[in-house]
Amino acid sequence: MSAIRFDNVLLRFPSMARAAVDHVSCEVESGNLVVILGPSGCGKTTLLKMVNRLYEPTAGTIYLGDTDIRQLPKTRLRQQIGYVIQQSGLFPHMTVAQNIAVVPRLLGWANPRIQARIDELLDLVALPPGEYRDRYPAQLSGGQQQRVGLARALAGDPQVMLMDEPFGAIDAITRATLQDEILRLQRQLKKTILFVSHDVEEALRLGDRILIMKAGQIVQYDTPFNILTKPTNEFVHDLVGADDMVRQLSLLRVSTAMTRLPDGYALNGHNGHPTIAREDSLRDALSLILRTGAPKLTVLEDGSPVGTLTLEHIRDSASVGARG
Ligand SMILES: Nc1ncnc2c1ncn2[C@@H]1O[C@H](COP(=O)(O)OP(=O)(O)OP(=O)(O)O)[C@@H](O)[C@H]1O
Repeated sequence: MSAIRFDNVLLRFPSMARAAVDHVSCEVESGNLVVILGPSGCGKTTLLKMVNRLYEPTAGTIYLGDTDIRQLPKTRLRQQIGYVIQQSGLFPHMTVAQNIAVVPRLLGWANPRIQARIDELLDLVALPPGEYRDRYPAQLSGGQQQRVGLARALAGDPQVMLMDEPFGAIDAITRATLQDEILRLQRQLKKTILFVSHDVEEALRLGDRILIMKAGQIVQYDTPFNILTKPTNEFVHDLVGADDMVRQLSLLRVSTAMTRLPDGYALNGHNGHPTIAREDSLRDALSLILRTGAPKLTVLEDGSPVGTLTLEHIRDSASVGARG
């Protein structure tokens, strides 16, 4: 079932000649992380801000589950949606703990529950509570501030998260670490996430699906695998650099190309095949196959076999998108 649905959504700012978001229709499945990708000014942030009603569409309807979001009071809607923005948006005069407690307090939770939640969330985002609880935002690095911003957005346990270039102002190394954390958290929490980015590699790495926009419209909405291997037009092809095979392999996760094992299917001792994690890249998989000479890899998720991967899988994914 879809968690968020855009039905013919249009937003025209009075000062603009064209619509900022132009007849967008799409569905985001529950538990999926969808990256909204596209050049500056294409309408990514505007689309996101309509979901928590920071902007109202000029026409069209947005549904959260089955509910038209206009039927929900804004405060209640926003309590159901976590929101993370680029500069963390933490309240500077509040400690880390107080920042995280904002939504639970609004929800009227009892104090012991709030305190336990703060510790739980700080552990979740890998900031030991003993060390970080009582610090002020100015006493944190940019990456740590984003982690607290994420913890704060998760505090009321919303099913939907909106993330607007959350790692945009973070250096490349910390950014990669935070991306890993998001993938880990997402495996654990299975939220529905809309994630704005203008970074192609981030989108390919994080997205279950990628929604590519240009001038307010959707150009392609598909899995990273299909975006790279079957770009709908030149714009998408050039945006994602679909010609570069080695790059493709290093950006695509094993899970995008593997054959899934049927549910409940037990592999006996991995059948002797070398193993690889589903989050690893196809490039890692290729080097493992070449190094070991194995015909097949067993793909693991949290230590359990979930799929198999062969050279053919990798060859298919690398060759479809390349032209000439
Ligand atoms: N409050 C506003 N009033 C008028 N025009 C706006 C407003 N907000 C955004 N726009 C315009 O709408 C268009 C889409 O803006 P938006 O911020 O959604 O783009 P974006 O894809 O998120 O860009 P970026 O990657 O640069 O953040 C732009 O042309 C922008 O100038």
